[in-house]
Amino acid sequence: MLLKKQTLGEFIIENQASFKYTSGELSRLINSIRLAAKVVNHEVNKAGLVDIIGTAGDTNIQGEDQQKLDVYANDKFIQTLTNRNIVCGIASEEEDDFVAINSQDENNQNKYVVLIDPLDGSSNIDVNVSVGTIFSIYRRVTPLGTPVTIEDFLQKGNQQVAAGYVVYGTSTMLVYTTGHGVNGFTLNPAIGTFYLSHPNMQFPEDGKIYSVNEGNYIHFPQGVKDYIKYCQMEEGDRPYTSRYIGSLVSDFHRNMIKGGIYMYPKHSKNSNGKLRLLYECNPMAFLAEQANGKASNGHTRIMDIEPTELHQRVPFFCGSKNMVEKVEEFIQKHE
Ligand SMILES: O=P(O)(O)OC[C@H]1O[C@](O)(COP(=O)(O)O)[C@@H](O)[C@@H]1O
Ligand SMILES: [Mg+2]
Ligand SMILES: [Mg+2]
Repeated sequence: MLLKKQTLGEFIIENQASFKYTSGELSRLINSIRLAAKVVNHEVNKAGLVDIIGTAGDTNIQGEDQQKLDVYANDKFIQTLTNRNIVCGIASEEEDDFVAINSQDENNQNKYVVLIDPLDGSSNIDVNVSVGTIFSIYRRVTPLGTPVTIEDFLQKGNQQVAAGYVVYGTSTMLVYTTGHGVNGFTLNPAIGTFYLSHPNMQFPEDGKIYSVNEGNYIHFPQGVKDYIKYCQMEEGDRPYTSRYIGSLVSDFHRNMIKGGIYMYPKHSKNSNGKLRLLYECNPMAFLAEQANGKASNGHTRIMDIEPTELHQRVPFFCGSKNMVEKVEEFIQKHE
């Protein structure tokens, strides 16, 4: 049965032709991400047994205490991509500034930059709740063989050539898009192979799940409060079910399969919310749209937002199309 399923490696080669700029470079890049994901997965699966849980003792540019697994995952992804000489630059949640990879070498013809959230859902690492990795890939905009600049990273989400995530949960899955739909691959840990288990993933247009940290409710804008009340009302197919794992990747993944909306609004303590535009919201927005879903900041399509800083945050509403449009309606009534 398993041997009938297509492996990720086979899928990448088979779909290489469908990619506009096909040169094999993007395929090699996704293969490198696959390898780094397996290395990190191996460590995540034995968190608690080895000295990989708890804080690493440093604070990242977000002002968050870095977890040991944040640092480990960051190192493994950067090392894997650097060693394979497959990108010209990397930006990460755990790095203050972007990392140029041999880009000053005029022979460096690598045309892609990668932006990553190496470990998403850090607050769940120590409590054995699923976490993830998020990645976003762009073609550089500055000339090949010249040093990458911030311009290469501050591109609108609608310029992404690929995006995806890995979820380290009850099973480990890699889910990604190159602009031709969204496909999910499950890792068979016994043989270390990802198999196509979820072809052509689609958000149901409507859902019955809402995911938001209601602990911040009193600080939310009135429109968001009204939408949460709307979700809880005994009317029609409501009330909806509240589900919040606290790992964006896992909440998104569940909502894509079952139908639902994930919300991280701005609130009086965080005027732009918490999530980072470049390596959390843009890649999830690309996946959502490729899976017939929607993603906005309550007003503007996430992928049309002009980035101004590497670590900027934006309010984020993402999931089943009709649910995102409904919350936008409530928000825009008040703003
Ligand atoms: O604890 P809060 O404020 O609800 O935030 C949870 C959100 O923050 C995040 O953990 C942020 O991501 P990181 O763990 O990568 O910093 C999301 O995965 C999650 O949805
Ligand atoms: Mg994150
Ligand atoms: Mg993170």
